[in-house]
Amino acid sequence: MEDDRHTLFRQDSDLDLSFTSCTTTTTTTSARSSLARSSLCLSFNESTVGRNNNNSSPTSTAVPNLHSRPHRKSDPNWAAINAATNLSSDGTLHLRHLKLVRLVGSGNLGRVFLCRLRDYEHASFAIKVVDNNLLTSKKLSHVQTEGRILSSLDHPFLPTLYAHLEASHYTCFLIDFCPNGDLHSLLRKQPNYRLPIDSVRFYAAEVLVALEYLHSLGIVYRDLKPENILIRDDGHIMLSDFDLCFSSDVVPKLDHTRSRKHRRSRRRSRCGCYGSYRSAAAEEEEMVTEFVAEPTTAFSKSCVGTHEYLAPELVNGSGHGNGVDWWAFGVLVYELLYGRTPFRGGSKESTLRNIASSRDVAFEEEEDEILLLGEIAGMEEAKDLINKLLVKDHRRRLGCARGATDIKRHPFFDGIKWPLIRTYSPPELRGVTVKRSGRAHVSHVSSPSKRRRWIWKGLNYLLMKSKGSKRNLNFNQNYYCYSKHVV
Ligand SMILES: Nc1ncnc2c1ncn2[C@@H]1O[C@H](COP(=O)(O)OP(=O)(O)OP(=O)(O)O)[C@@H](O)[C@H]1O
Repeated sequence: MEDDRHTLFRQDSDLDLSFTSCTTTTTTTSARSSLARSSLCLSFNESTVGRNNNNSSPTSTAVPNLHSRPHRKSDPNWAAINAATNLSSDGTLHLRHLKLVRLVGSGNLGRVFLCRLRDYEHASFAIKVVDNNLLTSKKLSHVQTEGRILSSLDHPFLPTLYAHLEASHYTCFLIDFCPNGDLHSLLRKQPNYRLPIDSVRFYAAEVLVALEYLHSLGIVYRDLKPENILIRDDGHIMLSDFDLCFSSDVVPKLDHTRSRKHRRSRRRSRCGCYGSYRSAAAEEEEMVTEFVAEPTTAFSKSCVGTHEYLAPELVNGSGHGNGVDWWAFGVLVYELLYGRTPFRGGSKESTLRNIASSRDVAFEEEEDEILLLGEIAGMEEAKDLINKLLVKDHRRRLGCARGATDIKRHPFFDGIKWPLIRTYSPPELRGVTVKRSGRAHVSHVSSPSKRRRWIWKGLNYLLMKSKGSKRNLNFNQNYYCYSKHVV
């Protein structure tokens, strides 16, 4: 991007997408690093289509009225989009309303740019631009899948599709811009490519909630990896890249299960020479009713994903379902903790052999010591979680039967108040600049020893909220409404 001006699109009346690379920007996005692992998609008889697409009339597909939903009403991005479309002669958003600022990344399907609305500079967006003429029919179907999935999402840890534009042979998706880059680049900036365990817990919990939402819509993601986890300006995550997803039916149900509950009882016991009261933990069983919406009947035979993250059933080609995401979730937690994936071999083939073999996941004890330098709290729980997720037989894998509901209960996530997850303050890590919005944050998801502090902050927040504190009503409106409905 040496030149001042670049022209991306063929010039016609609606395609004025020239942009200046010297436009002021203080953001620090890094394009995907060259070490990023690309997704694979095995298919046969691919052919390139659409070289001479004559459909040059630009169209803007109205995205389902997300902005009219109560929790979107005061979203500044929607306000800017609404203002721009209200002024547009035909009431829709066009490419001419957008000003490209700079390229932020590129992938298999297209390129992603930071862009702004011409008359509303304060609102930043990312636009994913796909040149349909360069794609095979298989990849074009992935673009369609991505558009379809994006238009169905409405979740704080997933992108909002502000507009889907078709212009000439380009398909463009206008989504949220994430200035902190992706988790893979972030890992590369940390000592030994590893995150402290509290940060692992924070990102894993947010990814889990995003996957839970996708699965409840019947969507199996199939491409979980740090490269596809972007960091928003507020430090929270946004899962991206939905071209490899597949959809299936899901039947939500209320599950009644027995759960062991720890009860602290106070009983008199002889303790030392003072015969004082002592608390004793007692366990009792209780019936709990839980909402479960997991696409357990999802089934696909195509082999897609990223080598190091492929589940054994994907490698074997025997057909797979929802379980591939829970396997990949285990690989992700491992990679964030250890700086490498658990089955990685010297080549892609040996990685696949390791995954398909009966070899269990291995943890190197000496690495634990180097790893946490005293921050051992939570490490045993993390390993146990990984062991339960990286079970080669998907029928016995944690999450496969009841989805995130079971994973959220694992001791690694003990103490997390799931409905409040959006208020936890993100970890302060090298390479992340978090925009503080005056929002009430709960100290980030921490190990049991540090947990008391954020529980108090959470309580404080609830108390202030119930008193109708103005300060709280001013923070990110997306969250306020989100939590208001969930809590
Ligand atoms: N919303 C966003 N905000 C900031 N950067 C983004 C955004 N979306 C994508 N990027 C950057 O652009 C890169 C490519 O985007 P994306 O993965 O969506 O493209 P793709 O063509 O689908 O790639 P893939 O090869 O993974 O299928 C990402 O790695 C990321 O660095």
